[in-house]
Amino acid sequence: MGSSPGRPQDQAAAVVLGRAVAEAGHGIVYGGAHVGLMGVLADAALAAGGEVVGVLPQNLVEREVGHEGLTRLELVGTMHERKARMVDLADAFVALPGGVGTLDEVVEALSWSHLSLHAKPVAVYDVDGFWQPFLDLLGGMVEGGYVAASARAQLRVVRSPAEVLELLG
Ligand SMILES: CC(C)=CCNc1ncnc2c1ncn2[C@@H]1O[C@H](COP(=O)(O)O)[C@@H](O)[C@H]1O
Repeated sequence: MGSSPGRPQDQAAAVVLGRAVAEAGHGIVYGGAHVGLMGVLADAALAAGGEVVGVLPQNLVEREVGHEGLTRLELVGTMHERKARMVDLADAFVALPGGVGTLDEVVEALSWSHLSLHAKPVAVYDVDGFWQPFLDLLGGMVEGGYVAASARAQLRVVRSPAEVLELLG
């Protein structure tokens, strides 16, 4: 999810999702910053009594974006280490709307799933059609023979907290 606040409807969705995940007793693993949509979701989960673990590279701590109210903040050396650690800690990956960093994270989670480097669910959380252009691109890749239909099917599209909780079984 974005390090920018994004659209009002995305912020509203992040609040509802963060609260619902916490109330269902699940923890959240995320990038560890207090800024943007990621901070909105972390705050909502914490306010509902949830466990929220952040994974943040040292250089971002120095730029004072670290969230100081988390259950745990893990510091790592690089962005690569951060993503690998988040993959280790998480049981499922859910991408809310965001920018290039968010796109990078969801594509890596999907690509690693295709390579059987993990077998955890990967989903985009579609708020008001935000992810449709990405889904269209993937559709074109399947039509072009670059992505197997079975691999495309590993990306789920969810639109509600209930669907996120279903991913977690
Ligand atoms: C000073 C400074 C660089 C500000 C804050 N910027 C950030 N702080 C924390 N995580 C970030 C930041 N920018 C990108 N990310 C990482 O990339 C993702 C979001 O990037 P984006 O906003 O979608 O592209 C987040 O999940 C996070 O893992």
